[in-house]
Parts: sequence; C-alpha cells; structure tokens
Amino acid sequence: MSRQVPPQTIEWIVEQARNGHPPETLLKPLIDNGWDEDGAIDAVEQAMRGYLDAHARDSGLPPSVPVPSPIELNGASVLDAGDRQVHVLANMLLPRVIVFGGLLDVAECDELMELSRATLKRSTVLDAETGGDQVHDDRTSAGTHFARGGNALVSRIEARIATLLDWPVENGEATQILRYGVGAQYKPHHDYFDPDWSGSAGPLKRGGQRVASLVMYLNTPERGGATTFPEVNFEVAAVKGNAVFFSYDRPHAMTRTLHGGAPVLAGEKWIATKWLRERRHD
Ligand SMILES: O=C(O)CCC(=O)C(=O)O
Ligand SMILES: [Fe+2]
Repeated sequence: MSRQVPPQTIEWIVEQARNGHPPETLLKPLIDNGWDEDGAIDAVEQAMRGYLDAHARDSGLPPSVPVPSPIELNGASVLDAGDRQVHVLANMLLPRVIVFGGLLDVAECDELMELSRATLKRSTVLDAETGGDQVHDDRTSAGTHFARGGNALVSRIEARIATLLDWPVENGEATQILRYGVGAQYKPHHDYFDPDWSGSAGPLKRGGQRVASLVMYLNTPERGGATTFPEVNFEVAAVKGNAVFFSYDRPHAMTRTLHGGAPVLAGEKWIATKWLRERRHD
C-alpha cells in the first residue's frame, strides 16, 4: 500500500514541477526531509498523476489509466516472454508502439491459420448507435475467433503475451483471427470504444475499456498489408511471427493510435489480434 502523502507535500511537488524542475530532482529534498527512497518516488508519482488527471478533467479529456507494457524494456533488444525470447524491433513513445520479432514461431502461425480456415466469415465493425455488429466497407477481411483458453495453443500464446506485457490473461479478449485477400483492408480506426457512442456501453460493461492491441502476423503477404499509423507516417511491415503492440491510456485521439491494415496488393494476409482490457473480461 502506498503511504498517505500530506497535501502540503503534494502541493510542494506540483509547484516544483510547474516551475520546471524535473520530477527526479525532487527526490533528494524529500529524502533529506526523512522520506525513504521508495516513499519519495511514490509521493512524486502520486502528486504528478493527480495533477495530470485534474488537468485532463479540466480540459474535458477522459482520465488516463494504467496500460500493459513490457517490464525492463529500457533499451533491451530481447525480452523474456516465459517460454520464448522475443526481440524488440522498434519502440516508439507517441504513439506508444512496440514492434516485436519472433513472438510466434512458424508452426504456431501455421496451426492458427489451419484451425481457423473452416470457420472464417466476413468481418464486422461495431455499430456506433446500437453496439451491434455491422458489415462495413471499412473492413473487408474475413475472421473468426478463439475464446480465451479455447485450446492448448491459444492458452500457450495467451500466457506468453501476459508475461511479455505484464498484463493478466483474464483481461484479454478472445483471440481474433483475420484473413485479408487481395484488395482487402481495414481502414484507419481506433480500437478503443468511443465513450460518446451509445453503442459502446455494452462492450464497456465487460472489462472496461480496451487499453492495448497486439496484432500478430501469421504470414508474410507478398505485397501490401502493412499496419499503418497514418497520423505519424509510420507503418509496420507484416512479417510472419512478428507483432505490433500499441497501447492507449485513454480513449482519445491524443494517443495517436489511429491505425489501419493497408490493402493487400498480392497474396494474402493473416493476423491474430489480441485486445487487452482494463479489467477482467468475462
Ligand atoms: O490488419 C492490421 O494490420 C490491423 C488490424 C487491426 O487494426 C485490428 O485488428 O484491430
Ligand atoms: Fe485495430
């Protein structure tokens, strides 16, 4: 449990930060005043979070919430995902995007495609008003999904993702499999549920907001099919076994997580998408 930080200490920290002192320079004065190091770090974090949340509220923004993130990312090229070592190929702070190499092996990708082939059907998007599923020109893939823990392979991958991203398995939605043929695409969109849409209320009751997405590439399309982040002119090439992760700490465009699946120009593109919620998703 974090220690109660006296209001005058909070005020002092916020005042220092507003005057341009970086938060880490505030630790020493606190320690000199009898705080232990962990307590001082916690006090600075609490004060800054409170200040930023109040500022967000005043600006009409939804509050920021914790999001999944690999522990010990600091410059690491390889991360331990429990049963596998995963490479970090790219790492961006705004939007928060990480490209992983070798999250899945070739046999896992092939098995996911094989298990899905028979049950693929045209993908849908959420209807903004009713919250129902709607076939739409913005999303022309075919898809299916595997319930959490639905088979041994899916459970193994879920456990790997939970370790890699330090986020409970229970907060994950079903794993969604998509196949895009030539010309198929997913036009730029956000993955969070827009709080202003009445259709978001239903999905939000189960586990709260989506806070992160992990798009795993199950094959390498011949041409096209990158995952694009048009606001920042960034695209991730679809390469079998790799994955792109992005998180959004509030359901707002300021996260810059607008993204899409570019049209497949030759061959086909298969992905497995895992969306992660704030809380347990049942
Ligand atoms: O196809 C892609 O690369 C992106 C997929 C996507 O945005 C999603 O599944 O939410
Ligand atoms: Fe998406």
